[in-house]
Amino acid sequence: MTTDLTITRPDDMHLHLRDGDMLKAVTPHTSADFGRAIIMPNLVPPVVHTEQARAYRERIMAAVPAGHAFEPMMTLYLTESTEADDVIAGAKDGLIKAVKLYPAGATTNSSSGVRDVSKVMPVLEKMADAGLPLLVHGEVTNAEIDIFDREKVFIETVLDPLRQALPELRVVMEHITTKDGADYAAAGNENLAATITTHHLIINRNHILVGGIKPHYYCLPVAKREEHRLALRAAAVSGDPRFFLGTDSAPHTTSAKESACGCAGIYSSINTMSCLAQVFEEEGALDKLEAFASLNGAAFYGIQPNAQKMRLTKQDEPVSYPGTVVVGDETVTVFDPGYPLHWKVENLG
Ligand SMILES: NC(=O)N[C@@H](CC(=O)O)C(=O)O
Ligand SMILES: [Zn+2]
Ligand SMILES: [Zn+2]
Repeated sequence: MTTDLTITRPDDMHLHLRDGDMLKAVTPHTSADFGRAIIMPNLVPPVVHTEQARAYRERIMAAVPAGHAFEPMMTLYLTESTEADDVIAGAKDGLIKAVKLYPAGATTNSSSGVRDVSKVMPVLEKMADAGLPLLVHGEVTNAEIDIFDREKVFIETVLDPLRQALPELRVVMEHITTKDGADYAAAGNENLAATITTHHLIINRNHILVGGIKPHYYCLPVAKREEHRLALRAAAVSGDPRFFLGTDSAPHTTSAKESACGCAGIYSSINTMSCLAQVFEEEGALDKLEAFASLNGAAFYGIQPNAQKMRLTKQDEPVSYPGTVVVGDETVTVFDPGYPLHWKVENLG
């Protein structure tokens, strides 16, 4: 039984750092354990222009503690008035690593998102030419579509037609939550990949709803049935290069989540690597953790794996991590996997 594992320092290919006090509070948790992260642009107002991304990157770097080797990989928020020239110039400059498509109204801070994909085709065509990835929050927003079906319907009615119209476009299906998503990604070519979150490997929809409503397990896309969680686990531990870690760690204040209309998002940056080691151990696949967390994402984005290493050691005593993080007068509640974690994380040089 493996109890000691050293892997390449991981990357988080889907992360929300927010801004202001929240940014200052949460960034050190990511920069401690991750070499790079794809930074989501859904601030208020969203990061839509290259110059906004440049300024945001500087605010992030100012929040990284001395001694942490961390590189934020910036993205732009696609709107129906995005100018292709700005996006491509940002990408050529090396600052912009991807563009994020939020269907308008699908998730937190997505009201400026895209209503009609045909309106952004000129931008997507230029991105395809430049090899710049499109990251998709893959849910339709039609009121008549059940929220548990929104990912599957998005794949059928938006994603697949888009990929057929523009096969050269590189696409990441962000935070997949269904067997349908995993199967579609696995059937794709080298232009398609999918991120999987930590929490969707651990919780199913019962965790949200059985025994009282649990707002800290509510995120979008919402966790699905157990069969979907098992399909996501199989994809994550498969070693298939199309699947890699994007925690979707998405901090909201505890009060904003424990509300009559609670926000969507789960904060997992602090304990993600301990959680993942436990998941991969349960699956008898600790040898695949490095591919999922440290190698596959870098390969998709065309960057070298991090030079540093992370050591994971299984100990008898549960590891301790804070249940909440203080942000100003508020707190952020940390993801509770529902059981003690036994894998200790050490960042090596
Ligand atoms: N995942 C979430 O539930 N929330 C994210 C937005 C997103 O990634 O869809 C957030 O910004 O809070
Ligand atoms: Zn999303
Ligand atoms: Zn997200």
